[in-house]
Amino acid sequence: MTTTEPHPSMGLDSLGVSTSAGSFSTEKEPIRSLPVIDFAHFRTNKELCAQEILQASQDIGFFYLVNHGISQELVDEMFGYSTRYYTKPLSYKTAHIIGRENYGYTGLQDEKLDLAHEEMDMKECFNVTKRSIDDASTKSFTLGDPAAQEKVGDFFKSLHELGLDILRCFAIALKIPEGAGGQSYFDHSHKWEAPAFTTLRFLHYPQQKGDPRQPLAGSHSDYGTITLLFQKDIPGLEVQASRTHPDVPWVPAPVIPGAILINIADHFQIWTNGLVKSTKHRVMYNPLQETSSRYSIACFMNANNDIRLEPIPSPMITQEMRDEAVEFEEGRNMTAGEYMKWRFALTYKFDELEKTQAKM
Ligand SMILES: O=C(O)CCC(=O)C(=O)O
Ligand SMILES: [Fe+2]
Repeated sequence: MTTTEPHPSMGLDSLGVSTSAGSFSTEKEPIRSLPVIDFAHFRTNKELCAQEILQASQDIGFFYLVNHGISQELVDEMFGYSTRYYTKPLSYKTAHIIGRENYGYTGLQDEKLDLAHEEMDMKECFNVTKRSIDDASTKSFTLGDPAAQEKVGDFFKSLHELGLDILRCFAIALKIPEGAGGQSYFDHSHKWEAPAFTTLRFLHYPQQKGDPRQPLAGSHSDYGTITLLFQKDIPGLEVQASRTHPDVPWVPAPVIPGAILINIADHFQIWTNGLVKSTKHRVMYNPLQETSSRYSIACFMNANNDIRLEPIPSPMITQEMRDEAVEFEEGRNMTAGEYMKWRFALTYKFDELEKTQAKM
């Protein structure tokens, strides 16, 4: 495992972030950069790869993955579809506006990721879910090109497969007993065929004049199991190294060409009584956006809707940890699907979106 400083093409000034020293722990050095993990080890030394992934997830909950097997050509094609789609007028995009099932389009200022923040997010998004891959909304995203629509589906499935391999690493490192499924433990709770809010999201932060101190996507944790994120050209993503000390410095998550940024999300944090961290992150305005759009693609991997948020059977996850992690108790009574619906309802103004849809 190595760690990365921000990519040389982007100065810290242009990121608009503070890198001043500060620590969220008195015992540990402050984290100033995110680890990079070589996933080629998954084939040659699974145990090592699993340990690296767990360590990064315990420390900061974010890591870059290189040699992950997703072809760059395919990723570039996906960004190409996204760029093409976002040139369309608003009336084209709002024909498939997002609903409670979480697929379709959300416009600028439709979503607020940071509930404590006054402003709405300055991004627009298009979501594809497992059940919407073949439908009219995804057809509109690919501008009616059937080959492109199929490719989006294939890309989504290959990210799900990669996500399962990453979860197999967690199962190994967390020493899930053979009797409970061993390294395949998470396969059962993350079945491609099962109903779940697993989502492929194409994000666009349009060219705009902004303030480097203002987020374009507010501070939030992701809701599901893990997120796989592709960034392109323009930096801005930042990660907060501690969930318990809100005043620690933000760590930049620069664009590393060819790497996928992985992060732990809420369900996983709850299943492990907080052993792995669902870390807050945000996207800040970058001056490069005065002349260019920022694009990113996120795959939110979620558990099957009926999976409960109870601790997983690992000897490393103890009752004592559960007793300390009282803030997760609210989630414990929910299934993964219920938790997602609860978080979506807080994030979107569904009533207003439904009124817009009704007027169409
Ligand atoms: O656009 C990005 O780089 C990150 C977006 C994000 O964190 C999210 O949609 O949950
Ligand atoms: Fe996020």
